[in-house]
Amino acid sequence: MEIVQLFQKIENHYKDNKPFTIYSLPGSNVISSLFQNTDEIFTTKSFTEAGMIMAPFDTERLTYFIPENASEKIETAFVLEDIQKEEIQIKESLADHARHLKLVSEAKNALRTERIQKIVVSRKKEISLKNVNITAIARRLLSLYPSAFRYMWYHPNTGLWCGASPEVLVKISGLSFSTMALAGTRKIAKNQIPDWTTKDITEQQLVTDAITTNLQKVTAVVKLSKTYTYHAGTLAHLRTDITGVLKNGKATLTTIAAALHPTPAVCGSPKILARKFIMNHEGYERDFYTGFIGPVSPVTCDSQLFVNLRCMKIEGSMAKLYVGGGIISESVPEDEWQETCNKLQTMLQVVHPSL
Ligand SMILES: C=C(O[C@H]1C=CC=C(C(=O)O)[C@@H]1O)C(=O)O
Repeated sequence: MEIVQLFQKIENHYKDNKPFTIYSLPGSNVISSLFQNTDEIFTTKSFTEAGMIMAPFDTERLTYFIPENASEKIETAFVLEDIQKEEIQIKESLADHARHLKLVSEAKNALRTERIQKIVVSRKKEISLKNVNITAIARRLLSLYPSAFRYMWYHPNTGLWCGASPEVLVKISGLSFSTMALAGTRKIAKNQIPDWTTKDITEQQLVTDAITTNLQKVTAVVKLSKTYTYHAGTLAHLRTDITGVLKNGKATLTTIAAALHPTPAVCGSPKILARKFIMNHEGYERDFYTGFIGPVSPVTCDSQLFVNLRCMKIEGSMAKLYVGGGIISESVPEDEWQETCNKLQTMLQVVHPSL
C-alpha cells in the first residue's frame, strides 16, 4: 500500500472510532499497521496472541490489545522527510512550575525519611492545537525520531496516543531477551558526549541494579554491556544493555514484563514504595504514560515492548504531553523542572505546525 493510502486509512479508521495502530521499530523505514475490522474491545493479561499491546502505568488497570487475527495487517515502506528541529517556546504557568518544585522537594523528603533510593516524578502539560491533522502528526513523528520506537495508537477506550520512545522494556527473539537501564538526561547538540556527573551515574546505576535483581527472580542474567551515552533526539541518556537467555518453559514475555514493569527509570526503587509515593503525591493520572506498548508475536517468539515515554494523548483540540524525571537525594528541584521542559520538546516538535 502506498503511504498516502495508508494515511487515508488512518483518518477513516479514526473517524469510524475503530482501533488501529501504526508503528516503526527503531532504525526501521517500514511502517507496520494493524486496522481492527470491528469496534470490539480486546484486553489481555497473558500476551499469548499476536497483536499490539498497550499497557498502563498502573498494573491494576486494563491492558488493551489489537489482535492480528481481527485486523488488517499492512507493512509500508517510507522515506524519511528532512524536518528541521528548532527550540519551541511555550508558556508555562507559575502554578505548574511551583507544583513541580514542590513535588520534587516532597520526593527528596521521602528519600530522606523512608527507605527509598529513587522516585520518578512527572507532570502533564496540556496544549491547545489549532488544527488537529493526524496525518501531519504521523508524518512528523515518523521522520523526526528515526532511532526511536515511533507509534500512533487509537482505541475508543484509550483515545489517540503517539510517542517516540527511546526505551526498550523487553525484547524477545527466540530464547534470547534484552532490556536496558536508561537514566540520566542532558540536553545536547548532536553527537556530543555530556560530562556525566556522579549524580547521573548513581541515578542510572540504581536502574541497572534494580533491573538485574528483578530479572534474577525469573531468569538468569547473562550479560551487562558497558554503560554508554545514548542519543534520543536532542537529549542524551546513560544506557546499559542487559541481555540474557530465557529459562526454557519458565520465563515468558508476561513474566519478564511483569518483573520489570514499572522499571526504576519510570517509577523508582524500591518499586512498591516509589509507586506508593507517586500514587499519593503526583496528583494526576499517568494513564498510559510510563506504561508499555509494542508488537507481540508469541508463535514466532519475536516481541518488542517499549516503555511509553516522550508521548502525548490527543483529545479534541488538546495535546496532553507527559514528562518526568528520576529524583535521587542529590537532585536539584529547578534542574528537574528544566529537564521536564527539555523532554517536552520531543512531542512539541511533532505538533509544531498546529501550535
Ligand atoms: C521519565 C522519563 O524519562 C526516564 C527515562 C530516561 C531518563 C530519565 C531521567 O533522566 O530521569 C527518566 O528516568 C520521561 O521521559 O518522561
